[in-house]
Parts: sequence; C-alpha cells; structure tokens
Amino acid sequence: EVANGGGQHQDLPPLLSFKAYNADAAALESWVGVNPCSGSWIGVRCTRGRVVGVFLDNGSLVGSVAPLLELAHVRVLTIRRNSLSGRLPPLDNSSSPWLRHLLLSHNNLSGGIHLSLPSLVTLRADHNSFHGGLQALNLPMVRSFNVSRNKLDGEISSDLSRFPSSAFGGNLGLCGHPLPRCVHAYNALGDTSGASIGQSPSAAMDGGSTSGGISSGNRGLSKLSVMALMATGIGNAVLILISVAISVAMFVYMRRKLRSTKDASDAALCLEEEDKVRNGEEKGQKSGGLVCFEGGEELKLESLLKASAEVLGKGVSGSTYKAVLDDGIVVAVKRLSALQFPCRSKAFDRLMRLAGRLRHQHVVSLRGYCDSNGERLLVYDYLPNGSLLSLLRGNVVAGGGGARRLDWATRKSILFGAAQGLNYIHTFPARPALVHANVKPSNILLDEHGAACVSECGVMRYAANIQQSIPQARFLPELFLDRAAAAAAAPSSGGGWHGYAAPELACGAGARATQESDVYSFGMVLLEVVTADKASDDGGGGGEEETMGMVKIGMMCTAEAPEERPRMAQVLAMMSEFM
Ligand SMILES: Nc1ncnc2c1ncn2[C@@H]1O[C@H](COP(=O)(O)OP(=O)(O)OP(=O)(O)O)[C@@H](O)[C@H]1O
Repeated sequence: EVANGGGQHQDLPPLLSFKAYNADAAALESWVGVNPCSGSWIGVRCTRGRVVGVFLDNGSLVGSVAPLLELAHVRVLTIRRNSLSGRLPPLDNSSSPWLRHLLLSHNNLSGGIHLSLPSLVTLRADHNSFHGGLQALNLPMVRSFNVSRNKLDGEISSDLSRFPSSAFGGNLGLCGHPLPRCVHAYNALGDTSGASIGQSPSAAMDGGSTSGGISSGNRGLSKLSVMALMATGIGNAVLILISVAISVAMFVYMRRKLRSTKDASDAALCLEEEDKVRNGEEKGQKSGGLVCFEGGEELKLESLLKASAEVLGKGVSGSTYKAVLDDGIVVAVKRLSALQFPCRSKAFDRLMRLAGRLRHQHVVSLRGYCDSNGERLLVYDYLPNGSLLSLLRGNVVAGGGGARRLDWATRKSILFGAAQGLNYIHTFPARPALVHANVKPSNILLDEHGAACVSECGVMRYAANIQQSIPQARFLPELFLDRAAAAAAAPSSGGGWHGYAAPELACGAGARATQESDVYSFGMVLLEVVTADKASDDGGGGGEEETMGMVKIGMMCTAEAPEERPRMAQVLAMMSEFM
C-alpha cells in the first residue's frame, strides 16, 4: 500500500526532489535505491513503511525545504544549521496532518510564515530571513517556539506572548508582550489629524452659515460676522497648533519608543542566555519527570523506562545503556552513579539545563534529563560507530562510507573534530564558562559519518569523589595507564602524574576541573592518538614533520602549569596547519 500508481514507494519522489538540490552532499550519500524505508537511508525514519521523520541537521544542505513537507506522513522534520533557501510553503491540517515538530533554525529561509497546524508541538524557525507578521500562525498546541533573529514585524498575538522574549528577539519590527508595547503610530497620527481636519471645515461651515452673507459678496460685513470669522480663524489656528503639537509630541514619543524597542530587542538578545536560564526556556519541557531539550520533544520518561536496553559500559560516573524506544528512536541513556552524585544539587541541575542547549556537529546532543526519586538519567543521541577508545584498542569501526581504522587521516580528523567540539563548549556563552571535565577517548564518539563528537559535557565537574577516584586510576580504562604514563613522563608534562586528568586536580579536595584542565586532557588524548601503535595504521602515515608538529601541540597542552597551556581556540589554529 506504500506504492503509488507507478509502483514506486510513495515517499520516494519528494525525497529524490530534495536530493536533486544536493546531488553531492555527504549527508545524503546513503539515499540510494528505491525504498527510503529500507533502513539504510541515513536521516530517514519510517513507521509501517512510511517516512515519519527526517533528521538532517548540520548537513551542509541547500535548496528548498518544500519537497520534504510533501511527505504525507511526516511527524518530525529537523533540518537545522543548513543553507536552505526559498520560502516555507503554507501548511495546514490538510497538507500536513501528522506534522508535530518542525525545526528549521539556522538556514536562509525567507518569505512569510503561514502555518495553521492545530497539532504542531514544536516550531523552531529562528536564525532565518522570514519576514511579515505572525498573524498567519495558528498553533494552539505549540509548546516549543522560537522565531528569533528573523525580519519579522507587527504585534505578537496574545496566544504567542506566553513564550519568553528570547523566542522573538532580533526581529526589529516585532512588538507587544513579551517585547515592549507596540506604538500604533500611524493610527494615532491619523486619528489626531482626522479630528482636526474634521473639525475645522465644519467650524468654517458653521461660521459661513452664521454670517449668511460672505458667499453672497455682501461688502458690508456685519460686526457679528467679522467676529465670527475671526473666532473661526483663531479657532482654526489653535486647532492647527494643537494638532501640530500633538504630531510633534507623537513623533518624539514614537522615536523614543522605537529606539527603546530596538534597545530592548538588542538587550533581549544580549540577555538571551540569562533569560533562558531565568524564564524557563532553558528548563526545556517537562514531560512526566523528564526535562526535554531541543530535538528530544518526543521523549517520554515512561517509554524510556519501558524501552529495551543494552549495557554499553560502566564508568566512574555511572552506566550507559543503548535504549530502543517503542517508536524506533534509539538513544543512549546514562544512569548516574548515586555514589558520585549523592544529592540533588542546584548547580548540577543548572549545568544539565545548559548542556541541553549545546548543539554542534562535534558535540553529542543531550536530549533530555531526569532527576527524580534519586534517579538521574541523561538521554543523549546514540552514536552508532563506537568511540575513539575502541579505535585505539585496534577495532575497526564503521562510518564515513566504509570501515575505519586508525590511519593517519582518521587520527587527524578525529582529533580536529574533538578539538572543535571542545572549543565550542569552551566558548559557549555561559557564566561561569563551561568546562567539559572528562575529556578522554571513551567520551569521544563517532557519528554515522565517522566524525568525532565530544560527549558528556560537564557531568564529572560535580562528581563527589573525583579527587579520590583519579589517583586510584579507576578513572582511566586500564589499557591506557601505561601509554598515558609514558606520554606524561615526557619532560614538559611533569612526569609522575598519569592519566588524562590534569595534575592540579590531584591536589586538595576543593580542586575543580577548569578549561585549562580540559586542555591538558585533550593534550593527553592527542599524544595518545598520535603515538598509538602504528600497526593499526594501514599506510599513509603522518610523515615525520606532521607527527612532530602534532606532538609539539600535545606537549604544549600538557604543560604542568595551567596558565602555560594554550586555549582551545589556539590549539585549533595550530592543528589546522596539518589538516
Ligand atoms: N551517546 C552514546 N552513544 C554511543 N555510545 C556511547 C554513548 N555514550 C557513551 N557511550 C559508550 O558507552 C560506554 C560507557 O560509557 P560511560 O560514559 O558510561 O563510561 P566511560 O566513558 O568509560 O566513563 P565515565 O563514567 O567516566 O564517562 C563507552 O564505551 C562509551 O563510549
């Protein structure tokens, strides 16, 4: 029943039309064959043989989004951080009856937004070039909403005004709660001038009729009529003066108001981060005990707890499971150890809500977070191709269109990807600045394209016994101890200390991870990867110069004194010479 008249899968034509814009895009490389529901089309999710989800964030994709909205059963369309252009077609219940989550942020889409979708739950259209007003939006069920940083104007309807200012910021023409009040300048001016114009002719007419003889050319104007004429003239002059004064006042008021709207709009952007923290957007959406972040809107605690799970591994901070939910979504669930995280901490809670906003192609996305009845679960995207640790162990992993082993090109691209992820975390606008606190090979995962993604940002920063656990080396996978110790024995790294954790973290119970200690850990990983067993390198090695260059960067990162280490942005700049 999924075939159309020509015997073709019904969802194939729209997907192929979209692919036609992106013939050479790596993100759509797997879109081959005639059955998009065969399981091999990356980014396409099907239920009962129909496409219900399209997930194409960060794919460097171009063209129009329109073909994807022709998928008759699509429930989730997320295509953020691409270069899509053109207009968003008007959508209503008859064109898109199943659509629940539409995520279009960070593209170049333009035109108006015309959506009448009574069941839409998520609309993220920020960072585009949409213009016009919001009056063509009828989204009574929407819970996650953001149209900031577009070219929208007009008044925010009362229905949408329940969202925080950060949902609307960066649109200079938008006004009304939660942004500053709208000034109906044209109406006000029109009314004022309308009143004065309306009055003076009638007053003149009255005057005219009172005088009775002006139009008749009577030269001998009566005293009364002269006085009436003068009174009318003075009256008119006063009215004109009043209306000019009102107009000037209105003009000044309007200018101030517009300026304050702009200031407020800028301020809204500057304060966006804090706003989200305070006003609840950062809180995500509560869904039965689970706080859901962007892209995790469909998660439910109940279905997480019911899901079939497979243990991926156990670390100091807890255990990680691969969970397959009822509707086929696969996630990785980290269950935090009660020993390391014994009590509820506001700081940790806040950190998780911040971590839920990290979205970058080299950072594993946190989609949800649960903290109830002493149970703490973190829900991440499941990355299917293992970790840097498994590559270092000599395993061959899939990804990037074929089997991957630790050849030189792979080593460099993994290190460069991880460095970009870490730099994004370090430069994310947050106060205090974000720290990863547990950079090591098992936390550098490989996505479906084989790209490196940094996982578990910040979790270990709030662990209770991090100091005790480091010297006992439980903190490190055993395999690494000798190698890491060897790397750390290098003169500049102040031998005697081993592992990925910076030496300063060993001293004193109050030691807390910092961005400098992250750089140290990254340096250790880099040295590890660059110097790892060449037997796993199947040719195309780095060459002396490149290897030495990378080792030098690793040495700088692992300087004993934190202040001597470079910042991640500098590390990236140095590494880019070898990329
Ligand atoms: N999102 C994910 N997708 C796929 N595999 C993952 C994901 N997160 C973690 N893993 C894998 O699960 C295993 C266990 O990870 P876990 O984070 O629990 O332990 P760890 O990294 O060894 O130690 P720590 O508790 O210090 O982070 C590791 O092999 C890790 O690579």
